[in-house]
Amino acid sequence: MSELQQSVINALHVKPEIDPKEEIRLRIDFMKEYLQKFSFANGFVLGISGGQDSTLLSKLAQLAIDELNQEEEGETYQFIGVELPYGKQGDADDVADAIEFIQPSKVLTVNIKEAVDASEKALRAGGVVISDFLKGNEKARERMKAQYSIAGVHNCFVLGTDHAAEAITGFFTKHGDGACDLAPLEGLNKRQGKQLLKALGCPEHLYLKKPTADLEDDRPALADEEALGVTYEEVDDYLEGKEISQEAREVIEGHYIKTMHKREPIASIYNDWWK
Ligand SMILES: Nc1ncnc2c1ncn2[C@@H]1O[C@H](COP(=O)(O)OP(=O)(O)OC[C@H]2O[C@@H]([n+]3cccc(C(=O)O)c3)[C@H](O)[C@@H]2O)[C@@H](O)[C@H]1O
Ligand SMILES: Nc1ncnc2c1ncn2[C@@H]1O[C@H](COP(=O)(O)OP(=O)(O)OP(=O)(O)O)[C@@H](O)[C@H]1O
Ligand SMILES: [Mg+2]
Repeated sequence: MSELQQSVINALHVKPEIDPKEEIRLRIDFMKEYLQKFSFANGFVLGISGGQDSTLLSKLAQLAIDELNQEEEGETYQFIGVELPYGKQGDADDVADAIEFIQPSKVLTVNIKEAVDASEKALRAGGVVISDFLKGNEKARERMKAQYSIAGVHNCFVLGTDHAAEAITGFFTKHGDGACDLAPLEGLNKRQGKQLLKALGCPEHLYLKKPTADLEDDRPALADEEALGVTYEEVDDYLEGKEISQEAREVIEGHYIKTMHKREPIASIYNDWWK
């Protein structure tokens, strides 16, 4: 293994093998402990997209909430799952199936289309025309805004689904889906996330479907693997310290280096990661 591969694995805390039950417990306990430490807060908020990551984290969050309510013999704590479609969502059936599996304390729906379109229009009026790609980032940031407003109203924390297979390529919108209060999935790669969902009894189609950011109007449900130019199998192997093709390694390491600014503290005169 190269020095870079080893340092990436260390930085992202990936284990070559996991015990799914142990990982589930570790992450539920983290969320419970955090809520108990900051006792003004009484729950979590997360967007439910119908994809693998939000299904996993929402389920873990709901289990944490259920345990806390049971232990304290009350109904103080809640998990708020949020449907955040842009107009009509292509995989709305998967969102419904995910909600059925998660059984959130509360489900809210905020359609982000009007806000995103208004933002695009206001920029245009100011002489700034954004591409469809940049509009995709606006969708991710609008979802972040909605989740923080909901968290503010309900005294909750915003969860983030960032995990090692996403962090390594920086495949998230800075201050969009990358913004959160807690990131309980850190350290897991994509196939380990699947293992956890399987252990939790999740319907297979929710974790076997192709991961997609689904942010672009012109390329709906574009597969992450197509956008990244590398497969999650390759990314996961790399993160587990395995040998992969030279071509895939170069793509992954290229993304990693280019997106360093998304994983490090904001550049200032008091840090030097950027030098
Ligand atoms: N070296 C540097 N130091 C400090 N800041 C730097 C920088 N390079 C760029 N930047 C800043 O970062 C900005 C670019 O970053 P950002 O705005 O995030 O945008 P960018 O990384 O260009 O795009 C986000 C990517 O993440 C994907 N994504 C987004 C959301 C969700 C998901 C998903 O899987 O669900 C995937 C999306 O499809 C797209 O490929 C630049 O405009 C600049 O402001
Ligand atoms: N349409 C949506 N409705 C609600 N939340 C969304 C939506 N799209 C994205 N999100 C939020 O943004 C996060 C990042 O999206 P991402 O695509 O990485 O994860 P995912 O959809 O849960 O899983 P997958 O990677 O398998 O597609 C999601 O976990 C979810 O919390
Ligand atoms: Mg998705």
